[in-house]
Amino acid sequence: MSHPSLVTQDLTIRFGGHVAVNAVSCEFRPGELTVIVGPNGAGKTTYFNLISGQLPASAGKVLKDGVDLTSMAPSARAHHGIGRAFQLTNLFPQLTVLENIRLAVQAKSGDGRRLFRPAARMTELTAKAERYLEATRLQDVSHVAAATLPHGDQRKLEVALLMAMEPDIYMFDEPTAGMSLDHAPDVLDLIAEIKHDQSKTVLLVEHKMDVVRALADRIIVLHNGELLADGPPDEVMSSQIVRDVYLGKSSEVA
Ligand SMILES: Nc1ncnc2c1ncn2[C@@H]1O[C@H](COP(=O)(O)OP(=O)(O)OP(=O)(O)O)[C@@H](O)[C@H]1O
Repeated sequence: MSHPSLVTQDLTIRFGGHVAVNAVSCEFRPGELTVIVGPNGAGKTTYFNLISGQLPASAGKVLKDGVDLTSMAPSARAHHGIGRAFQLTNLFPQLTVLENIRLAVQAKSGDGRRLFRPAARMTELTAKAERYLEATRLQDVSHVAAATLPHGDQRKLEVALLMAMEPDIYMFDEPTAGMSLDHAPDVLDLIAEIKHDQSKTVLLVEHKMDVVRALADRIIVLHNGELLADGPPDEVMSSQIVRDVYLGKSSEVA
């Protein structure tokens, strides 16, 4: 078994007297897609926020390849390979899809974000950007302004920008939320492709059980901020304790 790329150790956050994430210890490995499930308010998004740095931990640690990220800002964590889809505040709405991806490629390559570069360098960056454009099946809208994209394509652009950052850890929080049925499979295919890259670790928060079944190598269940179960999908979803937590929603997990 490969070494864990991401580890949370007793990760905890308290909001006043409320413990939203309570001493969650978990290891995540390259080549593995873990889906985080749990009822509303279980602490899933908060756990993500603690990993990506949007929220400071009250206790515990976040380690990436053994490096302690716990006190780092989100941007520093991104530099260490933590990639979260919604971190993409770097979108330029008036620029085209291709220009946005190229700027993300430039930013990653250390070239900064200036639009104008020597021609040869531009060609190289554009070629790379076009690869992400193709990977995310956005070729048809490559010259469309990002702001005017339909919702489904915007979500794909988020994935393209995330890929351009070349993170080791991909974090998706309900990636198909609000998407039409015809767009959702594209995004799920993309996530499946990322997971097939054995060097990447994928974490996914998801409510839709068909998505969970299609993608999960492993499921962890959070409940009241605590890690309730962790294991292979069939084992976790058929366990009595998980069924009890979802009581009243048993058809979803069945
Ligand atoms: N900034 C905050 N201040 C106070 N309480 C918070 C804050 N963020 C989250 N919480 C609380 O922490 C708990 C966990 O919330 P969280 O959003 O992580 O749950 P979730 O499992 O992602 O739920 P959902 O599936 O509904 O998105 C909730 O009780 C929520 O009200």
